[in-house]
Amino acid sequence: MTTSAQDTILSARGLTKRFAGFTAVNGVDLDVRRGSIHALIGPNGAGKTTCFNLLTKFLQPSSGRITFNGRDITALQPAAIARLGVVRSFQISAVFAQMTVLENVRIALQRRRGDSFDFWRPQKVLAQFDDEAMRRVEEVGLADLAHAQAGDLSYGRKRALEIATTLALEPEMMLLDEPMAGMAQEDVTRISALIRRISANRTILMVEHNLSVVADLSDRITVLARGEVLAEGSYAEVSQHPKVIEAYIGGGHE
Ligand SMILES: Nc1ncnc2c1ncn2[C@@H]1O[C@H](COP(=O)(O)OP(=O)(O)OP(=O)(O)O)[C@@H](O)[C@H]1O
Repeated sequence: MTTSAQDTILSARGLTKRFAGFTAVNGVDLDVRRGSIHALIGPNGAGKTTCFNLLTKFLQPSSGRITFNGRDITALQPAAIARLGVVRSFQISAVFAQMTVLENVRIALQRRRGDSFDFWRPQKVLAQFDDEAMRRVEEVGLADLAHAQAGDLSYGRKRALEIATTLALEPEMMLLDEPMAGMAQEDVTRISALIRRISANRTILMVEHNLSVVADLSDRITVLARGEVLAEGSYAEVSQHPKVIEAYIGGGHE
């Protein structure tokens, strides 16, 4: 069975990144199916983060081509890519600790409207964003904490807030960089459920080290090692793959 072009939302061909003679990503081909949760895994230093940075154009590829919905986006700037609907999750550090949960989401909504960081607008104008901000806050399960200061939230709830600020940009595709990093099991369960919920009408590409989360959530997995694609398939397929087993158990770890 072949995948038709319409089924593919994001695709990369021959994606390559060299840093001063060192090739971090080497000829990567990737097809992300519309509506799927696709995970990028691999041992430390495999090139996962570099790949993410290339796909969102935070880094310029040395060579290769990236298309989104059939359109070549290789030459676009990150902001233009975000406007097309490919949005990378913000880091927790991007959450404003002194502001409430609702205010943080409101700022993200303003960012979508293009008047980012204009904190000095009259309260009445800002209030018009509140209804929509509240819907996003509810969507990620933080309604009870809408008026709490973001800085006081637990780590897992900060991650949920970070996802809400990303959702405010109405992404067709979300890229999540290690969403479970540093989480206690209770938060892992909660954020996994949240990712599954928000994936209902979106495509998600995530880099994640927690393999039980990857097994549980992913429709498809690409395994990278030393900058190259080692295997691709379902969790059952890639976890049986001899090269994958070798990369994880053998010399893949630094
Ligand atoms: N700006 C850079 N300059 C030079 N080398 C870099 C740069 N960024 C990444 N690298 C190298 O490229 C390789 C891939 O790094 P990358 O961070 O993409 O791997 P990763 O799979 O995300 O690893 P981890 O799981 O440890 O986060 C590493 O050897 C890293 O040292």
